[in-house]
Amino acid sequence: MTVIAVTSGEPAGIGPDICLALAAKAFPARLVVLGDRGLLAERAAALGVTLDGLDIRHVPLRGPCVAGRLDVANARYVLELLDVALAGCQSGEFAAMVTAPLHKGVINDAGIAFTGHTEYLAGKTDTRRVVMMLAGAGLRVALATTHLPLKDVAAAITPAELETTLRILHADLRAKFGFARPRILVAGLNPHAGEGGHMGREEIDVIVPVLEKLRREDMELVGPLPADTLFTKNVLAGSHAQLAMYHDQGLAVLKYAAFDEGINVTLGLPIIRTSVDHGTALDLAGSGRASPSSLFAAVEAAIDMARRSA
Ligand SMILES: NC(=O)c1ccc[n+]([C@@H]2O[C@H](COP(=O)([O-])OP(=O)(O)OC[C@H]3O[C@@H](n4cnc5c(N)ncnc54)[C@H](O)[C@@H]3O)[C@@H](O)[C@H]2O)c1
Ligand SMILES: N[C@H](C(=O)O)[C@H](O)COP(=O)(O)O
Repeated sequence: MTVIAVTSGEPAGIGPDICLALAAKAFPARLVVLGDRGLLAERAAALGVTLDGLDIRHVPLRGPCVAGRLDVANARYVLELLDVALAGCQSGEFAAMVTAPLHKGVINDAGIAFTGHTEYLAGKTDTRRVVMMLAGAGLRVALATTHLPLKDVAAAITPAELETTLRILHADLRAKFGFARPRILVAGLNPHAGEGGHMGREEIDVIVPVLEKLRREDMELVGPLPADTLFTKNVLAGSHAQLAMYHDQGLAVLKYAAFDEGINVTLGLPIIRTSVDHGTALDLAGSGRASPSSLFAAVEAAIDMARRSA
């Protein structure tokens, strides 16, 4: 049977709450929830649910935990959940890992440089380049750059990086999603995709040459398109994925359209990793108001991908 690891994430956030909800739903796989058993039992009591039916791999907290209150003492615990899941994926114990949200800020406050699961897992698997993609409501929004300050975005979009991003996206749309000939829409960086060079030259100097090169390899790439209209119905028609140049150019649209049912997938990794499309929602931890739908969708997507790659 397919076995999937689910990391319960930041203990003060809604990760434990939504993991508890997994017990009430049937999945065509065995799910192993990684987390502190006492924490999960405490949260279950607060929510009026039981641990029955939840397969828990105990990883001990490093410090006490109060719902809604971050504590740097548990930063190492959060990373240990990832390490245990990753080791299980690498050994073959797990077919995939699904991650509940963690809090990037508190991990950095603990003195550990950290930008996200995506970059962490790339580093831990010695993968030079991965691609973040969020999917939901029929969209598959991949990002040319991820967690970096806006002022650094333009410099990070080099021909080599963009080419690699498109190659990974194209390959994984085929391998992990089963699209034989993916049609990818590519956004420009600047307003109106640069307005012919009058509002920025990245389209002319970087994006167009990369698209032309890859089209010669028969990739179906459309763009660079003005990002403000890329996500309109007519432009989207027939596309399998959309490449945004930076985090909020693509994810604001995706989360508007699909928050609560969207998933996050790391493309280009040697293992399968999916995640929720939301954060730690500290305001909702222990309240019973956190929706587990995105986690359910992430688990289902991981199972699908595991089957496809088996
Ligand atoms: N996959 C991840 O690990 C992941 C993803 C996104 C953000 N984050 C991190 O989460 C932290 C908080 O981020 P944020 O405040 O920007 O975003 P957030 O998603 O935690 O919260 C945004 C809003 O959405 C609500 N919300 C979030 N998830 C919900 C759910 N499942 N059900 C109902 N309502 C929900 C919250 O209450 C809040 O009002 C940050 O440290 C961020 O980096 C982690
Ligand atoms: N960029 C993601 C989002 O906004 O949903 C999120 O921060 C999670 O990223 P990682 O999967 O790299 O932690």
